[in-house]
Amino acid sequence: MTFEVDPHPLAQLGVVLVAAGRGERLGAGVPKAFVELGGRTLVEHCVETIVSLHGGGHLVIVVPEEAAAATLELASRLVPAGSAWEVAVTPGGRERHESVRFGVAALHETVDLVLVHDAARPLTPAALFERVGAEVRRTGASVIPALPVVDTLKRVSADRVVHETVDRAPLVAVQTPQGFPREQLAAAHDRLGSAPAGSEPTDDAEVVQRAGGSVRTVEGETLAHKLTTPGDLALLEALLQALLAERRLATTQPGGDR
Ligand SMILES: Nc1ccn([C@@H]2O[C@H](COP(=O)(O)OP(=O)(O)OP(=O)(O)O)[C@@H](O)[C@H]2O)c(=O)n1
Ligand SMILES: C[C@](O)(CO)[C@H](O)COP(=O)(O)O
Repeated sequence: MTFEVDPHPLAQLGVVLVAAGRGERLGAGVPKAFVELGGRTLVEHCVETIVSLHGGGHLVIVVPEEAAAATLELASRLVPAGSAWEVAVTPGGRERHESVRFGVAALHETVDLVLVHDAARPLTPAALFERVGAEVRRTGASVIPALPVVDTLKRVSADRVVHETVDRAPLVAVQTPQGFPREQLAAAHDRLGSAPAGSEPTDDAEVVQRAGGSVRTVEGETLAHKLTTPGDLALLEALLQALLAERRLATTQPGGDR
């Protein structure tokens, strides 16, 4: 009899949920992670999904300092009784990469696999967290979700004149959660330090690549759409209504989840 040995036995899951941004492009008057979608904040949507992941883990939510106490209370209420999830909250930094670094530092020492997720992607399904985590475990590499680019791409100048069409075949749009062996992610963020203004990395895959690491992709999800501008809010509301209708239908079907 032969046994398959997992070459990368990353066992202890940690999730860093970054929610400390100001949401300037949305302009809602409150930090974006605390905007409501269908009566619940973006942070609540994300926490609910994360604490539903099998096996449990350590969730660190990174928020503006003044929101820390309220967020911890809110999030703790969402952890089901008897769950193997533990929740903590830590203050964020001025840039996203700083918030991630603080979040990773706040994870329990035993955590060896980290998923970094934007609170700004509130409808991201649990299946995407599982897919990214499974690929990190399978390969021992850093893994990000990606979707093909569907629009024709043009390079334009500041005065809006089109210069050329860009080949989209090798391009993808990337999402979160992004998954990493903890050592690789922490070392890459330590090496980055405070990037000079204007050259800040916009995702963690770039932080890892700047440190010389390689990154793989898995299929992303339309539902992982990011709330960036007011138009995204309308789109996410519509997606949420469609999801809720689908769930209602599933519970009323014969043999459905009653
Ligand atoms: N200093 C920062 C900046 C961003 N984020 C988080 O990173 C995610 C993605 O960032 P983005 O969509 O750019 O959010 P904001 O920075 O809030 O938006 P804006 O750039 O429009 O101000 C969000 O969940 C945001 O809360 C963070 O934790 N800390
Ligand atoms: C991390 C991210 O969501 C991946 O697409 C994205 O890079 C965040 O970028 P933003 O410009 O800070 O919104």
